Amino acid sequence: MAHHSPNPAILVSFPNPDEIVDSLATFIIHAQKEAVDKKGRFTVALSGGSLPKMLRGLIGNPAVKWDKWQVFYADERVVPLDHADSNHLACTNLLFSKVPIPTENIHTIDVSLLDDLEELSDAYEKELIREFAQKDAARFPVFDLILLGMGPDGHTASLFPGHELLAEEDRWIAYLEDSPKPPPKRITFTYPVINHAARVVFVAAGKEKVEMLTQVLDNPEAGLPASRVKPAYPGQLYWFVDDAASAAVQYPRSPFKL
Ligand SMILES: O=C1O[C@H](COP(=O)(O)O)[C@@H](O)[C@H](O)[C@H]1O
Repeated sequence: MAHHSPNPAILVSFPNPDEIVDSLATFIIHAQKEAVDKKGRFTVALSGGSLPKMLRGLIGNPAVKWDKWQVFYADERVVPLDHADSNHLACTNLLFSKVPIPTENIHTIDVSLLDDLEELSDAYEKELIREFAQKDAARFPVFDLILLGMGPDGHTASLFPGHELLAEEDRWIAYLEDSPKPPPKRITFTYPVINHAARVVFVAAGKEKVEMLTQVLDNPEAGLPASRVKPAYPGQLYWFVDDAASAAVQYPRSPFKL
């Protein structure tokens, strides 16, 4: 069997965050159309932090088929769903409360299990298995799209520099109780899940990201968590950033295209 190395990342730098928002919406709708035409559903994973507000270009857009979306969280903080730290709350406030998505299409953590991280992460893994395993019969789920952010320390989802979870090869969902960024208790997609997706998009904007973005793209050998995102062929990784974040980056930029 021919062995393909991962496709190189495509870096697109936009003049400002509003232009990221518009192109990201166009990109997501294109990915949705391709997935829905092929299999009648669109599986997408979202992040918290600065990502949810970058999805505002989807609001009011008639091309979005919300009833076809199956939404998971690439990571989630182990807190009640109405807690200020919840990634689901951020996505709800900034997106889901403003669009007609059926609530059963949004896969949240089971809040009856907040006191038992192992059970909670197993239950979330089962939630993914229900969506993917029978239909795709694959070892790992193949998300149509995973949207990620990059923290100022180079973390992504809840995969932090130097953490033992960076080496996880088996589980789909892992938990941690020692996140260096509060809150400490979280669950996260593992690399095998992220790196089996059809498309992964990092979204990063602002001059606060410039050093870390330069490090992650120009010095991937350092092995920061965001540099370890390398979707297996034929998957494709994209970076949608603004010129403030990419100001010092040497990695070649590409024009935005679908
Ligand atoms: O803690 C988290 O941080 C990352 C990055 O956040 P950002 O505000 O720097 O974009 C985020 O992607 C992740 O979902 C979240 O739990």
